[in-house]
Amino acid sequence: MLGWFKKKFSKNDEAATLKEKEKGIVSDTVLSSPECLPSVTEPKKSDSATEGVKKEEASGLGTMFQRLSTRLSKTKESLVHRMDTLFLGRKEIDADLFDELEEILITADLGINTTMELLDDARRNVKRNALSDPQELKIVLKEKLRSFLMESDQPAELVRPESGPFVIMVVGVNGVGKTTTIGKITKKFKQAGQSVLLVAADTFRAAAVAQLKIWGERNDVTVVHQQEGADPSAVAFDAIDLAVAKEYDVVIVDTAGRLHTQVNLMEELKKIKRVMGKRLEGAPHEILLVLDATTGQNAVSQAKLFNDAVGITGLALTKLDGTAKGGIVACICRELSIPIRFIGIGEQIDDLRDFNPDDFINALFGDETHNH
Ligand SMILES: Nc1nc2c(ncn2[C@@H]2O[C@H](COP(=O)(O)OP(=O)(O)OP(=O)(O)O)[C@@H](O)[C@H]2O)c(=O)[nH]1
Repeated sequence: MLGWFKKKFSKNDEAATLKEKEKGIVSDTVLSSPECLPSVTEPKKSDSATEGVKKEEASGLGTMFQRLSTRLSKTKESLVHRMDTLFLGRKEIDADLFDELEEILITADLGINTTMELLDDARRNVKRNALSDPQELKIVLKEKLRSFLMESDQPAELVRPESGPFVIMVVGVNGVGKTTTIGKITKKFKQAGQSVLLVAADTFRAAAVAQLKIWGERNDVTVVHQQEGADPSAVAFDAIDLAVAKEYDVVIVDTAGRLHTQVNLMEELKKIKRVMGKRLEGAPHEILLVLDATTGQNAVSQAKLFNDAVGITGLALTKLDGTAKGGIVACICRELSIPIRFIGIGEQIDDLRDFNPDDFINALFGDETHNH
């Protein structure tokens, strides 16, 4: 389990607020050169982002578990409800049943390899235990899926550096939800009493900076940015300077998702990583890849690509609320040895969960009894 916010970063809210106040307005003294001035945007507050969740709570879908379950309904439909329909009225487990199961699992985007392993394991289990009731088969499949998810549920190993801020570099292709995820993570850190500095290292598109500023305002945190076309590594370097000088707890760096070519993009990300490491030993402490669950198997290819280039330490899987392809979670856990830190289950600020295999499986299979 992740536990960034509970274990490593938990701090008294009041003390953190005081620290933020002491920092005051960020001064220009740390700026490196006048023609390349990083700007800092101090936020205005907005609470509209939590309205969706409040409405949901008011409508009786209140608990965290119920909300997760509701948001996963498309995958539930494509995977679990289809399985239920298949098993309904069947008296025995035969080859036909396995064929139909295979189609269901592949449609829910578990991928060929994961599907085959799951079914092979189920066949062995049926034989070994002489299972005949399709309902027993459902339990076998559910537990094997859970074991896939548990495999990648490694400890986060995110220990605060001895000194200086904890630096997270966020990467991923355009539109996967990087900026939104940064906004949601920022809220979690703030709630844990941490001061956060956001860094707009996507200087390729002015809109990207504007969007990060909006999330900065929502969270009442400072955003460092420079003019369009500035060197992203320089932005990141200066931001770390600022964070060290002002004793920020956490720095979150937003990067570009698209450049002229893929090679350019990967080279730029490598440079940002290298430059930050030069300024602060050990930084970035986390390279978080954001993946869009609605892209299914494509997400796995993206993960391999980014991992080869910069070495990914954690994943955030977004838009699980909008897809029937949630089986991709099992595929990712089985095929990549990179832990899923977060899942995104909506567009609002509170729609990000620490990834918990048990919660995920229980929400999908509609089993509340195992929960909390
Ligand atoms: N339904 C849903 N939508 C999401 C989720 N996360 C992000 N989005 C939406 O996805 C869209 C793209 O999100 P961004 O945060 O702009 O993505 P990005 O990767 O920063 O994109 P660029 O800035 O274009 O590189 C927005 O409309 C978000 O509201 C999620 O978990 N669920």
